[in-house]
Amino acid sequence: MSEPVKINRGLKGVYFERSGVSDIDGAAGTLSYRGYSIHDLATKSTFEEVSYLLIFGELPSAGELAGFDARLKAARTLPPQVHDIIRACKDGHPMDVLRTAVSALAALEPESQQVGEDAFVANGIRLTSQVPMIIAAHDAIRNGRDPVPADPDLSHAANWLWMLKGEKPSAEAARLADVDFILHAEHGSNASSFAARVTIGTEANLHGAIVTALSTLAGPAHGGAAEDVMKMVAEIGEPENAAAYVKAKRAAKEAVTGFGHRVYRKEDPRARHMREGVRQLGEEMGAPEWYEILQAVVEAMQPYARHGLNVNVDFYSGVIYQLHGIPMDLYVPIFAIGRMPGWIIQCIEQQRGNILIRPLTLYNGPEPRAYVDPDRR
Ligand SMILES: CC(=O)SCCNC(=O)CCNC(=O)[C@H](O)C(C)(C)COP(=O)(O)OP(=O)(O)OC[C@H]1O[C@@H](n2cnc3c(N)ncnc32)[C@H](O)[C@@H]1OP(=O)(O)O
Ligand SMILES: O=C([O-])CC(=O)C(=O)O
Repeated sequence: MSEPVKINRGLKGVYFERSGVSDIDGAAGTLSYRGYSIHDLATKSTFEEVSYLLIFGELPSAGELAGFDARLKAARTLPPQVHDIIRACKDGHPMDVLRTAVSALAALEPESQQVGEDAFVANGIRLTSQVPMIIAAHDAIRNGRDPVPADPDLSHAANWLWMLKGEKPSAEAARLADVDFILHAEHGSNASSFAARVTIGTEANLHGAIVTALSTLAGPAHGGAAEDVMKMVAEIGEPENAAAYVKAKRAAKEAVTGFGHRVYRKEDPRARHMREGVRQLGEEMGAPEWYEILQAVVEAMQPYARHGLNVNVDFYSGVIYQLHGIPMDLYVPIFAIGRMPGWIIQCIEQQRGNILIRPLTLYNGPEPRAYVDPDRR
């Protein structure tokens, strides 16, 4: 008798490639990008610097950073047809509109068809700047306003808030958005980055892979969690209701959103920065109740923490966006803004010594049988 085939459903625990980008230790609850702790990067760096680090492998010198920043700023343009496309589907979910607009860019900008490392870097830098422009332009258009033009004097994070709101953000708001982007920038072989790699494995172009990644990020088990956490907080309403909410969810064997992770068995190391952001912002804005509800949910989930069920990065991020007055359906697109450098470098890594990604499914359907003509079925 032949050995039974071992099936790794969901590819749990399977290594399919090597990567020099981020190191996640799920047991210890640590994360680093290119060897630098996420805690140092979140407190000392900027999204531009982290993007450079991820894409080129080293922290930039002052001149390298200035050059990279200039490339990002020069790329803050959209072909006018993209606004027409956004207008045509303005009532859709922003994630669907974003994905459609990125797909349109592949058709509108001929250079997006090029493959190879230099092309991926150039196209990736362009898309990194265009993705926030698309999201902000859609939000303006659906609210009957004209899109706000990008401001070349602002950082990536500050320019995003400027385009979204049409007013210059405070230094604190811009920094919080910057930290959010840093924390979301890269996370190994998560579902959306893996999906992007599968696309590149067929020798497709970067824009195609980013469309794949956006589709995959949108689901509630991945990037959609922040939106669901906000809905959960609204449903709970008061901290004293949290325990009953958790009890009911557990009894129904339903996931408590914002908890759990495929890799982490300790708390997701990114969560602490977001937690601190919610606490501070809530106090500053005279709205501490959001933080209190979240902490009441954490308290109610304590019995499960010892089984490795802890908060993930998106448990706190939704409330930060809510406190900033950002509509709930923009939470996943905001994740996409941050994840751009991660997707780009994963695609670059994949196309170095590329290999088609094509695992097997073990057939468990009917035995061979004869075709039956339609009139005899
Ligand atoms: C940025 C990100 O993508 S982070 C993830 C964002 N997603 C969420 O917050 C949604 C809620 N969480 C989940 O659905 C899951 O935790 C996932 C999809 C993220 C990971 O799922 P898996 O890898 O299958 O989790 P894992 O194998 O560790 O599950 C272990 C057990 O914990 C349970 N579990 C996992 N997450 C949760 C949760 N949030 N609430 C309750 N139970 C959970 C599983 O049902 C499983 O129970 P079982 O052994 O009785 O079947
Ligand atoms: O790694 C994962 O599975 C999901 C995640 O946390 C991320 O993409 O940031």
